[in-house]
Amino acid sequence: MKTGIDAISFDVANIHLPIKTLAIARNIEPEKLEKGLGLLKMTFPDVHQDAVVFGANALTKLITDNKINLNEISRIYVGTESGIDSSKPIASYLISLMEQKFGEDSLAECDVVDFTFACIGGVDAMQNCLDFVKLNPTKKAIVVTSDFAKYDLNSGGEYTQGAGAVAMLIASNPRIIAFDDNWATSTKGVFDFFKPYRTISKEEITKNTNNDSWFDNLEAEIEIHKDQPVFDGQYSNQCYMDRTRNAYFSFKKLKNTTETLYNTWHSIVMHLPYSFQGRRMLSEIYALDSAEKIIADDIAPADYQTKIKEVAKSEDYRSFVTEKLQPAELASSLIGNLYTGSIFMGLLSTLAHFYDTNKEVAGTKFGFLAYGSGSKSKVFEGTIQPEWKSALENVKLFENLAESVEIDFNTYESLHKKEQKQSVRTPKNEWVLDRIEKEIPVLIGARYYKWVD
Ligand SMILES: CC(C)(COP(=O)([O-])OP(=O)([O-])OC[C@H]1O[C@@H](n2cnc3c(N)ncnc32)[C@H](O)[C@@H]1OP(=O)([O-])[O-])[C@@H](O)C(=O)NCCC(=O)NCCSC(=O)C[C@@](C)(O)CC(=O)[O-]
Repeated sequence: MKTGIDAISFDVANIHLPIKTLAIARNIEPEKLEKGLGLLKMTFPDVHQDAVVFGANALTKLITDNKINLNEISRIYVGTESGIDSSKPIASYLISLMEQKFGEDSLAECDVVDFTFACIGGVDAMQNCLDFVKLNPTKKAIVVTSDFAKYDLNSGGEYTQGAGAVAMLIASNPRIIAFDDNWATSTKGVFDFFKPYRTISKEEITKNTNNDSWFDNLEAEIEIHKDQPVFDGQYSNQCYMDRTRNAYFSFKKLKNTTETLYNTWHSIVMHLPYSFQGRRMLSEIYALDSAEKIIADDIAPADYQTKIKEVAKSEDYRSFVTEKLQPAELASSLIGNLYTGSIFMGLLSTLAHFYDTNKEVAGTKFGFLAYGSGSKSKVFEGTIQPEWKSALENVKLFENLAESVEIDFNTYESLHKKEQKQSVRTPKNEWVLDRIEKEIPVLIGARYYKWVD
């Protein structure tokens, strides 16, 4: 029995800042961002959008476009690192919104939970759901990945920001892709990118607020966490490279093959925190696993990095990138980092590209290299199924991305600082954040959402 992704949908911020505008404002050469990192647009949430809104919209599209009967869904597992509450998972919000739209108690027996491990939480959620469906072939599960990749203004992560969600139906005999049973993992506890709690005083919390009895029980100091991570960019790249390399070679061992693994993959889908991350990181694996022994076993350690850089610039590697990696990069260039959704957006980008260019990829194998800071990599592979094209008919990825509304630099900064009060785009046929109760500068209260026709 095959198990995999039967249907897929997405939702992104739909407003964006051209990367050139950001580069000019920050005094960065636009070519560095456009040609060095592959960035063209940076999506950013509107006033009415957050991780719940993106997840709910992607899930609503998945259900309506594929006429899913919610009684058949045994689980909705969410991968996210943008939780809005330390106790109530995003999955709990999704359940109530779906029941508002599709009928009370329609998900009353559905198991729901959030998975968090930086960007790899969505892959963890999917692996878990695949195992569940393998054990229960008549049951179905949904995986939703939803995040807002927000970085501090003026930081090295600022130009990699992005926001949105991908939702997938996991089922037996899937129409899009069936995954093989081998999964390799590489893990190491590191601090390459993390979102620690910080301490804040009661005085700071209440100073700009009309005091009311709600604050009486606050302790003198409380811990809160902010959306933006603490990170070390170049170290995070090294961790990404080390984990994916180790998982890749463990995967080869699991498969008990000496063949150059990446040559067996028609397309390669990697976690893309920005468009060109995959191509910048894969040159080491490309060199180490080549039949031509591009890197000899006895190479001096001092020459190792130089050799990898040479490989990255070679004609052979460039054509390898164009053939196997570039289709996954296309959407990332127009969106930015989606954290947990990035690898699935890479899959969708690849398939949407082949769909739009009328290429048949049924029967081919795709290789996946997932990464999450903190850190963990998983390598796995799947085979594209005969019905992949009809399953993607309604998705229209690039048509939708082309409709994104451009914003100017001042609007971007005021959205980032949460100073903007009016939505940039008028919402239509989508979920929106309606109000937040007890909102004060540093604490966020209960959030309420509504559907806008
Ligand atoms: C990603 C970094 C590190 C980039 O950092 P950076 O310092 O902006 O860029 P760089 O110096 O590493 O690379 C610039 C590239 O542009 C080229 N360049 C320079 N000038 C020009 C020019 N004029 N014309 C053409 N090209 C030019 C230059 O040559 C180089 O390309 P290379 O040759 O090395 O391939 C930074 O943006 C950052 O810190 N981002 C946030 C963290 C991050 O994304 N890390 C990635 C790995 S960790 C990860 O993926 C997990 C994550 C982040 O998604 C979180 C999670 O798991 O939850």
